[in-house]
Amino acid sequence: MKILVSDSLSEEGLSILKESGFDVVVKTGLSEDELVKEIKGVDALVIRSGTQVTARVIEAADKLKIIGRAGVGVDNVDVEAATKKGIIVSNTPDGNTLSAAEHTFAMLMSMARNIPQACASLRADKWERNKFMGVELNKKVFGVVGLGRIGAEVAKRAQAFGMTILGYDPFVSEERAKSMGIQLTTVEDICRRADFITVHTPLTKETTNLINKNMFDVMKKNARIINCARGGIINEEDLADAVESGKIAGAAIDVFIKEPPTGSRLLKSDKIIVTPHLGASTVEAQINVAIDIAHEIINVLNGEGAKSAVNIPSVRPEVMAVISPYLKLAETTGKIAGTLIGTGYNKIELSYQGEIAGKDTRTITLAALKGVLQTAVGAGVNYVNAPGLAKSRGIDVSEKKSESSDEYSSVFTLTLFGSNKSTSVSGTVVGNDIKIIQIDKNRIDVFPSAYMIFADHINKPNVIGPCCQVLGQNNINISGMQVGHVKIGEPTIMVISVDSSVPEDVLKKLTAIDGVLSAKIVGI
Ligand SMILES: NC(=O)C1=CN([C@@H]2O[C@H](COP(=O)(O)OP(=O)(O)OC[C@H]3O[C@@H](n4cnc5c(N)ncnc54)[C@H](O)[C@@H]3O)[C@@H](O)[C@H]2O)C=CC1
Ligand SMILES: O=C(O)C(=O)COP(=O)(O)O
Repeated sequence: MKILVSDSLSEEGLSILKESGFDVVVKTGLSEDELVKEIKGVDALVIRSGTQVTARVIEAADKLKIIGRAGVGVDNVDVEAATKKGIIVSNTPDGNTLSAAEHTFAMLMSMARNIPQACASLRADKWERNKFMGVELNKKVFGVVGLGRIGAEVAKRAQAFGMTILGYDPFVSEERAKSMGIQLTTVEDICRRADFITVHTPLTKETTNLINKNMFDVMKKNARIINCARGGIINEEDLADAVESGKIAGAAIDVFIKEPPTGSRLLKSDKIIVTPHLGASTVEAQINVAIDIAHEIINVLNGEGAKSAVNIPSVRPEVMAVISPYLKLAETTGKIAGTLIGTGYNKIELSYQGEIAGKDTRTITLAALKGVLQTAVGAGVNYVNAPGLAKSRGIDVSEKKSESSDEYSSVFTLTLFGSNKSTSVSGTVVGNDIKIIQIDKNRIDVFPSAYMIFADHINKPNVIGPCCQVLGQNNINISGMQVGHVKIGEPTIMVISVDSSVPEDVLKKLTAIDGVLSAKIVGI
């Protein structure tokens, strides 16, 4: 398999990739057109912020399974297009947190004490001590917008400098903010009250232009603002206007809408200090993110789960150990139900009963959707694109949970509903094995095998024998058989485990047997 690394990556990560035995190609500085060509035949793409993975690139990808971002922000990846195509997008959420927080702090202090400007002045043989009068951080109000990993580390450091912290993050509770010593408020209130403001959100629709003219209009004259998150969170033109007109005192900017920001007004003001996207550029952070992404890529290419995907739920290893057999169960029940009902269903209902109801079932739900949809769409369905495929087909997905279960400690039931039909398959986990325990009203007891024939039939003499005969005549070995328990003359289901797939003409011969109503093959 082939891995393309299209931005610079630490040797520590590269060597892990190379040692894995995959074919590793490093090509940096590719244009979109060049990447569109290069992406053909690539199984994994490793990037930083320099590569734009556009919808065109994703469309051109024919084998791509994972886009690995050695860093945090994935705003340079069309995640929606990747998700639709079933491509995992993973990042390395922790590796550069401290470096980005430290760089923010370096920018804060450099700006407060005019260090870059004073350095340039002295180098130009000037001695301008009065020109570079600074301000202290002590007792100042610091507004932190975005209280995730980096925002929290920045706030912690600012507290040590005697600053009062105001924070805004719609996903952080009052309680959590309080435990961090941060007073939660609105962005506007931060802009009104803060002496220093810093943003640490991802760039999203909601955060684009979060700090704009209206916000600059309410800021103090001595306010100073930092962006070490993403270009575009602070509107660049409004910022340039605010600084140039003296509405605010200064800015420190590490990231730009267009990088490099050739010709940007932000590079022209003496009151704005700038760095070329250096937040994560430390030896330590680059080693961390390169190693993290290398392991993620290798795991995914080896068919193991993604640990830090941004487009599928991430599950902690200890939780994965518990739910792992349920993934197999959910996918298998999905395949069986999808095969039995065929087409014409518009609702998938998943029922978790017993202990499993108390676990993180998000990935189990994805496995179930994958199983059902594979029977309709084919092998291209995976955890990443299954929810989108269900939605685009108008299939409603619902879940029921109940922590009580009568017979088994946990039971998983998948039901497909059409306008005038439904099919329901239940199963459980025994040790690490999965067992199908019910199909519609028929109680059975089947440990799934690689191939299973599901035959609806009437419970009467001379049905099972002829079925075995047809299979034997066609050289298909039977490894097990189960029949639903009903009264003679009533319809039920027969599950025949076989060692190989069963061709369509053999299924037709089975269906032709008197008493057999249908015969379908499910491959697990
Ligand atoms: N300059 C650089 O080299 C680096 C920049 N970054 C940037 O910093 C960003 C933050 O990184 P982390 O703290 O690691 O991510 P994180 O995911 O831990 O934190 C982001 C926080 O933003 C919050 N948030 C989301 N939408 C928001 C909104 N509308 N308003 C306010 N808060 C909102 C989230 O709730 C979360 O708490 C990244 O997305 C990346 O763009 C990250 C690393 C290095
Ligand atoms: O991790 C992030 O989000 C960053 O912005 C770091 O970018 P980089 O990997 O240095 O191009």
